[in-house]
Amino acid sequence: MQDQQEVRTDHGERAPIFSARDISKVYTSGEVEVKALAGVDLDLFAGEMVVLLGPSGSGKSTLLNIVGGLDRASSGTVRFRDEMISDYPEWKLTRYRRAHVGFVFQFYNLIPSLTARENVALVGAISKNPMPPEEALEMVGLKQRMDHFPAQMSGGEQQRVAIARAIAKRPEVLFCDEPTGALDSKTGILVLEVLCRINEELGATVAIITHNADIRRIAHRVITFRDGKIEGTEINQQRLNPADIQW
Ligand SMILES: Nc1ncnc2c1ncn2[C@@H]1O[C@H](COP(=O)(O)OP(=O)(O)OP(=O)(O)O)[C@@H](O)[C@H]1O
Repeated sequence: MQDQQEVRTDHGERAPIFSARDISKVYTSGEVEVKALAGVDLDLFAGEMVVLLGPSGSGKSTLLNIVGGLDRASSGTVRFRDEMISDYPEWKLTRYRRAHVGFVFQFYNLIPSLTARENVALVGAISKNPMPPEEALEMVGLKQRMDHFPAQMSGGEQQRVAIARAIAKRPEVLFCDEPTGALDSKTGILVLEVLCRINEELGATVAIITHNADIRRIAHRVITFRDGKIEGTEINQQRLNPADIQW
């Protein structure tokens, strides 16, 4: 088993909310098998900000998709609090994802014919206790742009709408796969500032997948991947604000 270090976040909580054990994932297409993950253990703690680093193809997205309930492992277990979600049937996994997990991807996947407010409001329709869209958009600094359509916004603004949509259901965890991958550094920093704010003010666990090693400085904890395995975990004794990272 790989070394899993505990981290004390600003919220002082120490219990892992996720525990994945011995996760392997093999993709098969025709006669070709790709081993995306080879026996990975991962703990994610309540209220922490984690950066997952590693070269392309090292298994970062595959692991977060499995922990987030978007995909299933070939073997291994995933526990969310007291629930073994890797045993869940499909309908229960969907319910878990809907209630607890927010996703942010490199491309924003907004509906072009809806305004920012309407894009965020869609989530309200499938959540138990959603944030009003206005509150979610205010949190990402877009209160003034609520009635604008995606085409009227920059890439960074569209990404912030996508983040507002992800947080509107008040998720306990936000999984972000290359959230700044399509953005220039100045805009990317604004997006990272929003993610830090969500971590601090909502207490949500935030996990960010990136290729950009400079982003590691904003995390409580950095997990490095190589060839389908976790190569190492380090705790940042001194975190940086996104505006202070060199990029
Ligand atoms: N649906 C799929 N079918 C077949 N192979 C896949 C599939 N998804 C991922 N893979 C393979 O699994 C391996 C791990 O991919 P994954 O996307 O998890 O890596 P990653 O570290 O997130 O890479 P990147 O940073 O480029 O997104 C790669 O070799 C990839 O080609």
